[in-house]
Amino acid sequence: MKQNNDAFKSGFISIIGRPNVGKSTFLNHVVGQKIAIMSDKPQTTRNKVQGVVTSEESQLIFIDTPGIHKPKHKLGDFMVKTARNTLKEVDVIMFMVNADEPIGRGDRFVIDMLENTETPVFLVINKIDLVHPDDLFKIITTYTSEYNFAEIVPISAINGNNVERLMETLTKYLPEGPKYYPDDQVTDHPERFIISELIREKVLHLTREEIPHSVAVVIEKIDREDSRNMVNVMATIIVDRDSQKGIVIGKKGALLKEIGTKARYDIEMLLGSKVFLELWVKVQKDWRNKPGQLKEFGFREDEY
Ligand SMILES: Nc1nc2c(ncn2[C@@H]2O[C@H](COP(=O)(O)OP(=O)(O)OP(=O)(O)O)[C@@H](O)[C@H]2O)c(=O)[nH]1
Repeated sequence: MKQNNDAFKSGFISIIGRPNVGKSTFLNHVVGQKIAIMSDKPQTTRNKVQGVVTSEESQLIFIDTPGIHKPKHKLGDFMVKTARNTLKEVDVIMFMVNADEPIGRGDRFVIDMLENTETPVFLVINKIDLVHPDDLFKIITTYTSEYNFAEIVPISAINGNNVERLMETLTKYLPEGPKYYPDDQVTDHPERFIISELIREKVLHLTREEIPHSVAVVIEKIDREDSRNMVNVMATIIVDRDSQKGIVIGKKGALLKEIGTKARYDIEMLLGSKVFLELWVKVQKDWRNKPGQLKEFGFREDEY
């Protein structure tokens, strides 16, 4: 009987790794559009963001799990539970590490989590542009002595080096399956969530160390005016303390204005229309430890 070698392959790939290893950079590279938040501050990715890469032969659906770390408060517990549940449901796990940093407690925490999974785990060593090729062997030996990885792939997500090979290898591990998403769809997240992440990213970039990653952005409304190809967005930036409110607003509102201008530009690119963005800043003390508020800010409990 004739074998069908051309069968369409599809499946789910979970990206895990400690904060800042480059998960969002990788996703944005393969998806070719800015969908996951990128920042040089750790733990900026808090919800699952799926990137979908479709070709003639395959569809790879990436799940960007929150930066894994030891839980310190309720939000942390949620994040770890999400990651753990995700691991059981996917076809491949991509454990991403930073070539430029020694293996640390964060990596061992992830390795412990992988201990009882039957899903194949790829060791993806990112940021190889930052190390000498001779050091790569040492890095590989260190990690492989801790876990039996299905594949080891060094990449540089920032310039795309070896990413193509990684995609090919991932595809080999996927089962035959349907096209879950239409060709042109790169993410199944509602625009609302992406817009809030774009605004949050600007707050984090422009405030540097003063504002912790606990800042949240709630989209109050999105109104389309089709006749003018215009979208009105109203959003509130939620901070923990009064002092942070002052920082985000800045002198005579200068910083908030800059956050708004930069976020508006990105939202316009995303939606393909003119955007009027109205931003508010609100203090809500200790919101991270209140489950009701976590839900309000978009952390759905059924996902955890
Ligand atoms: N030199 C170099 N830098 C990289 C590479 N990939 C990512 N980075 C940088 O590493 C930093 C963190 O990247 P992100 O993509 O935000 O990391 P992340 O893992 O998604 O972070 P969390 O959202 O905190 O989990 C950013 O400053 C990136 O520009 C790479 O291949 N080479």
